[in-house]
Amino acid sequence: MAHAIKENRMTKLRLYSAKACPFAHRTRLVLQEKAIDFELTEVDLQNKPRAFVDASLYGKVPAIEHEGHRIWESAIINEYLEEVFPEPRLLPREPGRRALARIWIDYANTRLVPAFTQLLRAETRDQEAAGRKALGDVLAFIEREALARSSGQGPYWLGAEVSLVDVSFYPWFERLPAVGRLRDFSIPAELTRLRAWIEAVQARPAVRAIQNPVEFYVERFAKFVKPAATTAA
Ligand SMILES: N[C@@H](CCC(=O)N[C@@H](CS)C(=O)NCC(=O)O)C(=O)O
Repeated sequence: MAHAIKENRMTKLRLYSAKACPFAHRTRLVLQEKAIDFELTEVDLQNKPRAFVDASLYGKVPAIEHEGHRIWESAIINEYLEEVFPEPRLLPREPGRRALARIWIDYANTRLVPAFTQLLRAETRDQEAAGRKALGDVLAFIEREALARSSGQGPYWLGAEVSLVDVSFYPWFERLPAVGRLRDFSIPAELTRLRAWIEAVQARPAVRAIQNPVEFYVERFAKFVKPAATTAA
């Protein structure tokens, strides 16, 4: 069901974002899922505007301004949006399940993102192999410990309902085919639940509305990804 645009707040929320940034993508997805009206400032990260530097203490996207608050860090922004715009709900009601959701969001930040970056930024063949192994291990862990356990309860990370967990992981999976092309990596065929999860998330109108094609990411990554040299540096 489409949700009415919520404009009853005094000032429109402002989002500082960058199209290629997976962290900003997380917040775009929450705004989309909750149909929150907002003004978008697309930030050139090589030439950051003053208003953005004032809004984000770390100088990183995403950052938001809302009702006199300046908030940065994607996971924190998303929880703020969940509290201020509670419908539709993106965190479970029950405290134990909410804790589990936060554990997985932390896993995305502390395990998936570093493994993904390790592979993307590899400079030697050895580093590339280590990156492939690290990312493969993370994906196998997700299949085994998250998706296999909620399987049968629904297509999403926590089961029947889409949540901040799906939103926190998905941006890296939208970019994975591009990394695959540049780094010869693909999701192993036996990770069937992971593949089904990606399909389920990608079928959501909120996700499709702001999806970028694989070529967009290949072009962006190719600017800084160096082909791995044959021998270790
Ligand atoms: N932990 C941050 C990471 C945000 C982040 O790394 N953003 C990058 C773009 S993807 C950025 O703004 N980099 C600019 C810079 O570091 O100068 C979050 O979750 O929001």
